[in-house]
Amino acid sequence: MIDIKDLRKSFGDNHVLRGFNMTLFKGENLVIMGKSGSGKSVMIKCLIGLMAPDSGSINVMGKDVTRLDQDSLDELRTDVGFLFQGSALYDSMTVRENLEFPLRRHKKRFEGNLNAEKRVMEALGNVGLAHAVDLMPSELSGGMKRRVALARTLIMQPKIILYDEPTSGLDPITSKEIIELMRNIQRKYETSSLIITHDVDCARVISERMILLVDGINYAEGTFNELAKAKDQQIQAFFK
Ligand SMILES: Nc1ncnc2c1ncn2[C@@H]1O[C@H](COP(=O)(O)OP(=O)(O)OP(=O)(O)O)[C@@H](O)[C@H]1O
Repeated sequence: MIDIKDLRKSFGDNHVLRGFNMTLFKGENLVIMGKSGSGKSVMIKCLIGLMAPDSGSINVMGKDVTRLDQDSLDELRTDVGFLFQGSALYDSMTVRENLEFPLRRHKKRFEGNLNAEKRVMEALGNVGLAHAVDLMPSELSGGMKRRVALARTLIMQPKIILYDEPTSGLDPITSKEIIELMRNIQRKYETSSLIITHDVDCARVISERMILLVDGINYAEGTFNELAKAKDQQIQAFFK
C-alpha cells in the first residue's frame, strides 16, 4: 500500500530524515515509534504530499507522491484517512454535520449515491455513538470526540488510515476502547493502518509489525515481542 525508499529531508544543518525506508502491506497494522522530534511528522507530511522531501521515493498505492500534481494528490488523499492528535472536530457543527462535511466535499467519490444519512448513521454505529448524532462537540467527552473523529475518517471508506497518537490525552480505559475500535475497524474493512504512537500499550495490542525511527532511519524493525526482547540500549529505551 505504501513504499518509502531512502527518504531524506533536512532543514539547514538539521538532518531529520537520513534515508528512511518503510513498507506498509495490505491489511496490516504498522506502528512507528520515535522520540519527540525524531521526524515522524515530517515523514507523514512527505507521505501525503504536504512537504517535499530532498530525495527518495514515496509510492502510495502505485502512485509516486513526489510527482503528482495537486488534483491527483487530492484524489489520492480521499483514499487515505487521517486521525490527528486533537480530534479536530468543527465546534460549531453537530456530530451529524461534522460527518456530512467530508462526504459532501468529496461527493464525486460516491458516484451519485451519496445517501448521507445512511452513511452517517453507519459510521457512528461503528464507533458505538449513533445516539450522539445531534450533539455538539462541546457536549462530548474526550473519548467520544476521538470516536466521532474516527467515524468521520471511516465515512470516506479509506483504504489506508494514518493515526497520529490515537490515544494521547486519554485515560487508560478510554485508550483501550479506542484501540479495540481500531482493531475492529481494521478487521471489518481490511484497512491498512500506519500508527504513530509513544504508547507502548497501544503498540503492544495493535501492532503486527513495528519500526523504530532513530536518527532519521528505520533503526529497528520487528514484532513487538522481538523488539521488546532486544538487548540494544536504543531499542530498550522505547520499552522502559
Ligand atoms: N517546517 C520546518 N522547518 C524547519 N524545521 C522543521 C520543520 N518541520 C519540522 N522541523 C524539524 O524537524 C524535526 C522533526 O520534527 P517532527 O515534528 O517531525 O518531530 P516528531 O517526531 O513528529 O515529534 P513529536 O513526537 O514531538 O510530534 C525537528 O527538529 C523540527 O524542529
